[in-house]
Amino acid sequence: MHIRFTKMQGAGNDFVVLDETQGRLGLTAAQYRFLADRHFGVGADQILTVRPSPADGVDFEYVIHNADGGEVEQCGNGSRCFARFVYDKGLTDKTTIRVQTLSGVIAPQLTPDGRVTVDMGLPVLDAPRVPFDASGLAAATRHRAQVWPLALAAPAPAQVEVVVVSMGNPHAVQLVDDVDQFPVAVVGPQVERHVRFPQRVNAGFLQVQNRAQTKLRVYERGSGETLACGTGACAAVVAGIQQGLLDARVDVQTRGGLLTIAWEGGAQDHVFMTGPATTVFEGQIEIPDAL
Ligand SMILES: N[C@H](CCC[C@H](N)C(=O)O)C(=O)O
Repeated sequence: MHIRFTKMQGAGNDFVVLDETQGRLGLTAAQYRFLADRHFGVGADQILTVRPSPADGVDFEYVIHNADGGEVEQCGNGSRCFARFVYDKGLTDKTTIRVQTLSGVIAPQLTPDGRVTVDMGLPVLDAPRVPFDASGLAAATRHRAQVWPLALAAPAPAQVEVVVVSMGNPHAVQLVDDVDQFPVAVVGPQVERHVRFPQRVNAGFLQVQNRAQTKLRVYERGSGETLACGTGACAAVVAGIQQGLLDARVDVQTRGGLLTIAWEGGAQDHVFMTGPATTVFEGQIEIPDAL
């Protein structure tokens, strides 16, 4: 199958963007994996697909597949690139669009300075933190932002504690003293696949520099460590605010660039993420039918 694609990146988190507004390509998980493969395909952390509006009140459907071919609920950096793509391709003349994802509707807005601000939706935070009940995890983190202290008995190097937050997709955030020195390649996959997370989880490692500045690395579910993770930045700031360590507007320095996250901390307050969205190149590729 011969297809056209657009390569994009948001703070170094990179994507293959597919336009299915004129019809479905019908790709398989193996074909998504092929597109994401950095040696045999195009190479990307996620594959983003644009589909026509599925319902009144939303402008497009936004579909996300990780590099491992699995479909997931949300991708924050991808949402900024999604908005840039549909506007630059003339698929809409709106600068604020509403897109339907598996985890609900989000609203990216193209801003005059060339960045994109996204209303990432309402993290539903339940009652004050309660002792973590692993049996409830699968039910609780699919659609809610839940914050629990969670002591993970990670095999070597040591007992770690993570804060579990969902932004539609699941995140386990660990506070570390020096994110650049932390063994993310070792601990990240252990957290991602820990038995406590039946859907697996995105493992975030947050260094708090002051109440408005942080550094973050994320070992992403289904993609490995990426240069930035938008929902991971949202989840990390929510966790930091819940722990009383951060103010309502926080700069998150990632290895691929700067994201700014704002959240007032109330149960009715949405999380807002601002960051870059760049088109890298347009391309075409032949995808093998049998993979
Ligand atoms: N790996 C994530 C999806 C992509 C999230 C990330 N790229 C972002 O910018 O939010 C997951 O499995 O939930």
